Amino acid sequence: MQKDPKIIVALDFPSEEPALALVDSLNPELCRLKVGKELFTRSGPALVKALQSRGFEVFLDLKFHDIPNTTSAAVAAAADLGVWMVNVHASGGARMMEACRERLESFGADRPLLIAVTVLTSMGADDLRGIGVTVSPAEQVSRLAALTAECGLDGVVCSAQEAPVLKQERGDRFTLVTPGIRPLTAAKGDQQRVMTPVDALAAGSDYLVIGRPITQADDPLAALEAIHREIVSR
Ligand SMILES: O=c1ccn([C@@H]2O[C@H](COP(=O)(O)O)[C@@H](O)[C@H]2O)c(=O)[nH]1
Repeated sequence: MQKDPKIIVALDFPSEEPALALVDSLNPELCRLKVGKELFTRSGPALVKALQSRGFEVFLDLKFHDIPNTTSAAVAAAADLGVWMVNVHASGGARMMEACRERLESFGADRPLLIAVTVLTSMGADDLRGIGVTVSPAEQVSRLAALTAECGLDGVVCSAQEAPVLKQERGDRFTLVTPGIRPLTAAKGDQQRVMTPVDALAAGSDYLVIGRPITQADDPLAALEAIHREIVSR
C-alpha cells in the first residue's frame, strides 16, 4: 500500500448503497475516505466499519463544535471507532480543543489525528463580515491555526491558499488538510477558496480533500487515478 496517500475522497452521499458502490471501485492505495455529516447521520458507525474492512483509513469529518465535556466525549467515541482522523471547530475555543486533546491521550499511539476547522473553504470575506469577523479569511485562518497549535492539536482544515503562510508560521509538522480542491476543468460549486491538486501540494497542503470532482465524475476511479498521476509526477 502507498504509505501515506495524499488524496482523501469525500463521500458525500445520501445513503450507504451509493457510497459503497463508489468505494468498491476505488483503490485504498490511492486514497483515504472522508465520512461527513450526511452519510454518518444516515449510516453511522456501521458504515465506517464497512469502509475500514475494505482497507481504507477514514477521516470522520463531523466538525464537532460544542462545550468541552460534550466535544471531548465525541472525539473519544470517534477514537473508539478506530478512525484515522477526527475534527472539531477551532472557534469552539481553547478549553474545548485542549479537553479533546487530553481525552485522546489515553488512546496512546492508536489515537486518531485531531485537527481543527479554521474558516470553511466555502466562505469568503463577505461571509466572515456577515458573522462579525472583519479580518480577511487568511488572517482569521492564521489566528485560529495559532490557537489550534497552542492547544497541541495535530493541524487544521484550511484552504490551500493559506498553506504557504501556515507552513511558515507553524512549521512542517503541523498538518494542513485542504478541501476546496478543484482540477482546472472542475466546477467550483459552493467552494470559494479553491486550488488545483498540484498547486495545493506545492503550496504546502499535506492532504487534499476531494469530493465532487471524483464522486460525480462519469468514471470516479479514472478521475482519482488522473489526479493521482498528476500529483506524483509534479
Ligand atoms: O472548510 C471545509 C471543511 C470541510 N469541507 C468538506 O470537504 C468536502 C469537499 O467536497 P467537494 O465536493 O470537493 O467540494 C465536503 O465534504 C465538505 O463538507 C469543505 O469543503 N470545506
